[in-house]
Amino acid sequence: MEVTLNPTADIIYRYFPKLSDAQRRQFQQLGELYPFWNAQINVVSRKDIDSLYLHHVLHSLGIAKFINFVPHTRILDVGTGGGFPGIPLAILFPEVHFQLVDSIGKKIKVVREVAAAIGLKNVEADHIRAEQLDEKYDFIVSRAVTRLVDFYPWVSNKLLKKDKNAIPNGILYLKGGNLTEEIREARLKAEVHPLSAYFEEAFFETKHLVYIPV
Ligand SMILES: C[S@@+](CC[C@H](N)C(=O)[O-])C[C@H]1O[C@@H](n2cnc3c(N)ncnc32)[C@H](O)[C@@H]1O
Repeated sequence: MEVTLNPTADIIYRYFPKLSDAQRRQFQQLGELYPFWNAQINVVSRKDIDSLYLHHVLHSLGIAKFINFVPHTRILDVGTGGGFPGIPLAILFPEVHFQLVDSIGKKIKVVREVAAAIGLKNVEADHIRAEQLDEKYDFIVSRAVTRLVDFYPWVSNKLLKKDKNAIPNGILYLKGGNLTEEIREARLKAEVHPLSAYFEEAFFETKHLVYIPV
């Protein structure tokens, strides 16, 4: 299946101009790999695949506009699907370790194939439910998995490091919908950051990053 991507990877370079040649190559490769794999295993809505760079890659990188992950930190991506936001973030932060998990095995197959094809050494992908994890992470990232009231108990106290001397740890959740209501319902102390502050495309007008510090 031939897919013409619009916009192209250039939109990533516009907002992240300091990428190395290797990183640019990796972002470029996503534009062939995702349409190829998505035709076999649905990880991105089929009608959305031609907006891969804007709706999925750049959206995932909204987290990187908000926070700069320090080398050697450990990040967990819960419900990564085909690798969002984990894969774009792993390209951007090659010295940070990313564990990407999903409860559907065939989606994890796509993540592994894409990570291997672009030579990502800092990504581990596991077919496991979030509730079954028992390691500790500096940050948990996630996009569009479920309501915060359901999501938060899977991850909060159990999976996040609590080191008072370290940089603040927490959850970084890319989410649409009525966030005020969701945050109230989950009884969370959360900050909501509009992604339109970082990106000028109309797509981001309704997109937010929820930061829940621990
Ligand atoms: C709407 S998709 C979003 C996928 C990806 N984060 C993205 O933005 O493209 C939600 C994903 O969460 C996964 N998921 C749902 N509940 C989960 C759980 N308890 N543990 C791990 N993954 C889960 C689903 O299998 C699905 O792939």
